Amino acid sequence: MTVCEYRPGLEGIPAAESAISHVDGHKGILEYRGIKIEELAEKSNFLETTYLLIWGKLPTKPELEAFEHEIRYHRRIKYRIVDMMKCFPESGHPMDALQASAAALGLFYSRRDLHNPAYIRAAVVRLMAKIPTMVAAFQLMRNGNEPVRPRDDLGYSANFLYMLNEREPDPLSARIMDICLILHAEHTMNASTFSARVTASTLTDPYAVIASAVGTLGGPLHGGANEEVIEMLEEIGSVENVRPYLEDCLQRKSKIMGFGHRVYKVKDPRATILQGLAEQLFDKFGMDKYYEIAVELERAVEEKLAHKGIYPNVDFYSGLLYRKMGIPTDLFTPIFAIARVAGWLAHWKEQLEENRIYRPTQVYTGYHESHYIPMDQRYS
Ligand SMILES: CC(=O)SCCNC(=O)CCNC(=O)[C@H](O)C(C)(C)COP(=O)(O)OP(=O)(O)OC[C@H]1O[C@@H](n2cnc3c(N)ncnc32)[C@H](O)[C@@H]1OP(=O)(O)O
Ligand SMILES: O=C([O-])CC(=O)C(=O)O
Repeated sequence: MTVCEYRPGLEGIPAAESAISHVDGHKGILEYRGIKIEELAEKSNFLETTYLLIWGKLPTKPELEAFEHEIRYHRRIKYRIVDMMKCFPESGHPMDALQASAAALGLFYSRRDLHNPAYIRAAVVRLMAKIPTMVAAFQLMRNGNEPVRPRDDLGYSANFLYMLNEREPDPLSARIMDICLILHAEHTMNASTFSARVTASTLTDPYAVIASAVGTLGGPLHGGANEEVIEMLEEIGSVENVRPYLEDCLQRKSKIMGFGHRVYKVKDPRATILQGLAEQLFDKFGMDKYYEIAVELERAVEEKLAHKGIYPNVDFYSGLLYRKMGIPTDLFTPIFAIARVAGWLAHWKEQLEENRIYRPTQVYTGYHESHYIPMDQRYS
């Protein structure tokens, strides 16, 4: 076995062999099972893409219909989960509520049969079906309202927006939400997917796998950046203030949220598509002044940081889109999670197929042969 040098953040170190997705960070290409993301965004829908990611092929019509039917059938959540969520503090972050609720699903479906394809499918269906319902339920309950029952006549994304806003969405918003979910569904060995695979490798249950990944996604360096982008644009406040704000960040060596990526050294292809979708929404429902600030910020960051390969990532334009749909800022990352459950489950299934527990090593930098010091001889 070759021993590798330590690389902070495991940069460049393969953590698995995977056939699920591929990124070319210099050409700005993202493929799911070999199909470019642009093609899926144009021609597919989120559940079909989910099927592709998890089962490795595009479904036939009957296969897709069966999958959609199962998802619709399992959208409701148990009263005991709703009751548990009612006890969460209203001031708590929806990502924490989602992590706790996802883990709680494991209490209700505790039989574990990881070698049985029917068990795998049932877990996939439950998690894909119930997570949007849990996100919407927390949003309504923290505002003192009862959760809305899912509607069987609505597709996946339209039903999510309906449960969130208590009204049926217009077709453009429903389709744009569906494309957003496609774009966020999977992205090779990112931090939350790595977390999912490590958890999966212990052969624990899939609800624990998803709960650990949700916890990892929420951080501001990962999926949590979409929320911070909006806060940053609000702080900038005007197009005129973009350059002074950027200069100040660069001087303080603070990161510009929604920019930079470990793998992409050009603009993230998902950011380009999301920007186009945001423009479609603004054409129909009116411009958002923060979009103009965002475009100016992208221009200014490119002038200053393109030589370091720092361009907008997936989190830069998504929040502006959700904002236009009237979605509160702290739900942006849970929406990312709703999409990414598809990728995490694909990695869970792939991990189980050739499992070996993750157990890397470390470079020990501490003492040896130290001795216990009695309390009265210790110095601060
Ligand atoms: C879904 C997602 O997870 S997409 C990423 C979402 N996260 C963000 O948008 C947060 C802001 N971005 C970042 O913090 C980083 O770019 C990350 C976390 C995405 C990638 O991190 P890493 O690959 O470890 O890059 P690292 O932080 O080492 O940065 C490399 C260099 O680029 C600079 N840099 C990276 N991102 C930024 C940024 N957003 N703003 C300013 N400078 C940046 C760093 O300061 C560093 O410069 P130096 O070499 O002169 O010290
Ligand atoms: O790949 C990464 O490191 C982060 C990312 O863009 C994602 O998870 O979508």
